[in-house]
Amino acid sequence: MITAEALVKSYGSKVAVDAIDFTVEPGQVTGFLGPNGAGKSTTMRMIVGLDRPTSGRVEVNGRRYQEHSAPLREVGVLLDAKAANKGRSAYKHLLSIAATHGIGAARVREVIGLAGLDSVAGKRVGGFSLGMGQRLGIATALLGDPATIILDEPVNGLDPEGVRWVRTLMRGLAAEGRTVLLSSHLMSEMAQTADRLIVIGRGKVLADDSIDKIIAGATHSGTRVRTTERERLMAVVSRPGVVVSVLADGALEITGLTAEQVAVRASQAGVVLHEITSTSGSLEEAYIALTAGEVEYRSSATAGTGAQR
Ligand SMILES: Nc1ncnc2c1ncn2[C@@H]1O[C@H](COP(=O)(O)OP(=O)(O)OP(=O)(O)O)[C@@H](O)[C@H]1O
Repeated sequence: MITAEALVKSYGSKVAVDAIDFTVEPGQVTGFLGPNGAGKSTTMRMIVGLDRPTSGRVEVNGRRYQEHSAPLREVGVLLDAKAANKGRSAYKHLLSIAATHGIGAARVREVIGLAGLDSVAGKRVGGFSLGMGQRLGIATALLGDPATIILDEPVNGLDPEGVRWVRTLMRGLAAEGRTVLLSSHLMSEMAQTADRLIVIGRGKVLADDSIDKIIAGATHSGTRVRTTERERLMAVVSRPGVVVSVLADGALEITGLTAEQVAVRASQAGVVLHEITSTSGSLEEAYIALTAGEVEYRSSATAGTGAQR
């Protein structure tokens, strides 16, 4: 479990992470989303002790990262897939990290297999493609068989098979009861992989909930119905707060009632329905709605950074 309390990180006058609180629970995949510059990497770096909070706390399983006696066994992290020593083979790279943490060669071979790197384990890391580098970074994160896994943009550069591999792996790790925190800008992928989301913008938490609730809260949802008895159905569902609109194809869209409520009322009134579907927005729509205020911030922040340097 990861817990952050009033976590702040400032760089001079720039507040990158602005007093955030969150909990990342075990047994599920939590997605960490936000526009460029929102503070995701800074937060992840603080979780694993690479950045020191300006104030507040962040703990993994009840302790700060630095306080764990075997941190690699506690937390596996992929923050920068290019960090590996380019002159070494993938096997030697993993072996050297394993050796300094009391992890045996058997586990190195195991994570190489797990990451699908068997055929290139003896090759120099410098010659690796972006996708192979990502796989090596994920293998490194898994080396200590950690209870908590933190991956920053793990599918970056992976082909569709690789993306599916990461998804299956993450879901499997969560199903084993591990804590999985994952950042990605790919909304469709996040929707398929994560159970919960923490969305941040300008260093603040904008949403922290299950994907379904985030979509329901930030997008338009309703019930699409087709019937030959439109007027009767409209009368049956009519009540304050219920809005019925006629769609271009002649179907009705009803908001303010669930699909079940519409179906029950139609059935009680003997109105035959030819189609009834719950409609909701996509995660991408929800994300864009939640972070709409950040677009302006993004461009002005970029300009600001340039002026400072
Ligand atoms: N070492 C640093 N010195 C100064 N400012 C920094 C430093 N690291 C990050 N920042 C600033 O803090 C803010 C948050 O950056 P961070 O990299 O955490 O965002 P992010 O959400 O990970 O973005 P991205 O999606 O682009 O990776 C940005 O405005 C960034 O410019």
